[in-house]
Amino acid sequence: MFHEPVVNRLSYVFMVNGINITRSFGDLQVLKGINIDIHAGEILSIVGASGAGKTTLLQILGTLDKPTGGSICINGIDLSTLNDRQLAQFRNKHIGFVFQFHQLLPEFTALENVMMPALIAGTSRTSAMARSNELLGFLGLSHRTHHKPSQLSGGEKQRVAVARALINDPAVVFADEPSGNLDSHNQEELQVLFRRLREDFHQTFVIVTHDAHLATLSDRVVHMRDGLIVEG
Ligand SMILES: Nc1ncnc2c1ncn2[C@@H]1O[C@H](COP(=O)(O)OP(=O)(O)OP(=O)(O)O)[C@@H](O)[C@H]1O
Repeated sequence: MFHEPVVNRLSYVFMVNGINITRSFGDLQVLKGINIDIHAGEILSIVGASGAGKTTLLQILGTLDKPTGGSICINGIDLSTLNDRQLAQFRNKHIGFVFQFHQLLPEFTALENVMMPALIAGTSRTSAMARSNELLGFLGLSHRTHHKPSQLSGGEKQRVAVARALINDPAVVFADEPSGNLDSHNQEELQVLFRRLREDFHQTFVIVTHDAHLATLSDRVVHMRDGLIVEG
């Protein structure tokens, strides 16, 4: 089981706390010293021109990539103190992801896709199924639980991906262009959904988006340019 080794008390004020994050790929410095604090229950959007470093930052904050320099605390845990196995456990338990392309497993039903991270975290099958059904119901998908991704619409698939991201009650959900592949009706639904989840469950979201409307519905918008936060 994952034991939380180092707790940074100061960072409890923030759900996510990044200090002077840098990331280079060879000679290319993509992140040039990012300082970012994200509060519990906040919906934060990250916007900026293509190539500004938004996805790179999201991947690093989400523990999918490691920074070249700087430090990150999530939910009071300093990520640099975790080895790879602990990091993977931490990610599964405390972080949810929603991507532009939902990345559901095609051979499993909606219900099974949502249950998966809970089963990996060691939750019993009965509890995982109960919670998955509850979430799918909350997202208006009770009638689609036994469908496979290929039998679902784009908006439904994305809502299943949101349910999967929420199954372990994560500290924070990172979403990379979550509405990028949806039509305007489903984009609107997703925006409403994020706000409901924030209001009903105090869920924290960090969203990279080109969708100006989604950004304006956030509590805060952070603008990136050329590897730096220039506003927000
Ligand atoms: N693995 C990598 N190796 C080399 N360069 C990379 C790698 N990942 C990203 N980059 C470069 O880092 C820069 C920032 O990329 P990133 O995907 O973070 O930008 P972005 O702001 O999310 O852009 P977009 O809005 O187009 O998705 C780009 O110049 C990109 O080519």
